[in-house]
Formats: sequence, structure tokens, C-alpha cells
Amino acid sequence: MDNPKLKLEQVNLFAKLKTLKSNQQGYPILQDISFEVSKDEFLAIIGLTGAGKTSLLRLINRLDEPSSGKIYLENQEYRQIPILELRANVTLVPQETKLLGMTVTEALAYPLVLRGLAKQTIQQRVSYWIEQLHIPNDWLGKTEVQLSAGQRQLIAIARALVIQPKILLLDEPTSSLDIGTAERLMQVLKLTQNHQTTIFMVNHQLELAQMSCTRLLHLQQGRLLANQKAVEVDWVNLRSCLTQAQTQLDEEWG
Ligand SMILES: Nc1ncnc2c1ncn2[C@@H]1O[C@H](COP(=O)(O)OP(=O)(O)OP(=O)(O)O)[C@@H](O)[C@H]1O
Repeated sequence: MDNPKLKLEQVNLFAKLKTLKSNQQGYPILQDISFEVSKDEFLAIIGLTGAGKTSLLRLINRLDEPSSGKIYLENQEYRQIPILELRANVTLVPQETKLLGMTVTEALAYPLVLRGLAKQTIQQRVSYWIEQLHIPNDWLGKTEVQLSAGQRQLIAIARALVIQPKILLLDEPTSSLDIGTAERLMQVLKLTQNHQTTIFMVNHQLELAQMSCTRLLHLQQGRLLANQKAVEVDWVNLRSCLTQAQTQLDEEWG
């Protein structure tokens, strides 16, 4: 790939445990992860519980540093990029988010106010994403305590979309959404390719990944088992392999 948007090169992540002596290494969380992503991809990250999906998102958001290996954003090594600049371009929506006591409208505008955008641009951008995500008017004046878990989740995603970041990291974005809202969200996320946003989405619902993503990263016990174009994935076989592996894991854990 000539100009990858994001590149991981032999990335390893070992657990940092307080009980370890300085010369000891923790157990591996991610091992030998290498891949490149072009600018308008929508990637689904799948794998069983504990496979390392959230850990991979945290590395890409630089909440954790690789124990070894390198990450590049548009050919610039992560450690060369000032952290505020990196976070302005790489946005993570974790599973649990807070709206910091703001109303929905304020929360959506806030990241753009921080970026110093003109008031009119902020209003236009916020209105655009409210419309795209079909966010009803009667949510706009509410604060997070007045919203359901699914409503909060959708607002957290909208708040990331208004930024139109270079990289958007979504950790199980549909876990609290009904299927209709989840499917609409997938359609909207596909459109973000027009905004030059590359998306990484951790999702246990394979059918949502199948309908939206362009590429699949399959993690297994911290290793990248597969990196495939979505059109080349055998989804039926993948679904049955994952179900079988999860059953086996559940039995081992008793
Ligand atoms: N801060 C940490 N310190 C030590 N070990 C950790 C830490 N965070 C995660 N792990 C371990 O790393 C492995 C991967 O965890 P991770 O949360 O990335 O998995 P996941 O694929 O996102 O799982 P799930 O689908 O259950 O959310 C697990 O074995 C977990 O126990």
C-alpha cells in the first residue's frame, strides 16, 4: 500500500502487572500484530471474549503503548505525534461514555467548540449528524440521566461523528441498541467514508459487520488470525466457527 492511513508493524502488548519485577514480562495480550489500512475502510474487529479487541483499540487511541513494534498514522510514527494532535485525529467511543452533565445539543457541539470552529459551522455540523442518525428533537434538551443506555450510546457515537476524525474507533457501538437503530447506524457509518473517516468497529453481531464493513480483522488469543476483505469472507463458516469456539471456551471456564 503506497500511503496507508494507519499501519501497525509487529506490535506486541504485554500485561503490565504491579506484582512483576522490572526484568519480568507480563503475559501477552497482543502478539505480532501487523496490518495496513487505506483511507476509506470500515473495519470490523471480531474475536471471542478476551481475544484482545478492546486492547487493540486502546493502542490505536494511544491509551496504551505497544511493548514493542510501531504504529504509524499517515506514515508518521505515533510517538512523534503530540498526544493532543493524535487524539484530535483518532477518536475512541468506549463501551461506557459520559456526557459530562451537558444536554445532548451541548454535548454534540462541545468537541467542535474545543476545536475553535465558527458557531455557524458547529450548528450546521451538529444538525447534519442529528438528521443522519434520526435523533428525535425531544432528546436534545435532555442530560444523560434522562436518557436510556441505548440513547446515550447513540449520542456518544454522534458526538464522535461530528468531529469527522481521521480514525474512529467504536467499541461495541450497538450493544445497547435495538436492531432497527443498529442497522440504521451501520448505514450512516458507511456514509462516513465520504468524510474520509476510517472506522474500526468491535462488534459481536456478525450480521452487522457483514452488512457494513469493507474488511475484517479476526483476533484469536491476541493474534491476528485473519485480515480479509469483507467480500472474501465466508460468513456462514465464520459464524459457525465462532459459535463452536465460544461453546468450547464456556465449557473450559465451567
Ligand atoms: N489492563 C490490563 N492488565 C492486564 N491484563 C489485561 C488488561 N486489559 C486487558 N487485559 C487482558 O487482555 C486480554 C484481552 O482483553 P480485551 O479486553 O482486549 O479483550 P476483548 O477481545 O475486548 O474482550 P471482550 O469481547 O470480552 O470485551 C484479556 O485476557 C484480559 O484479561
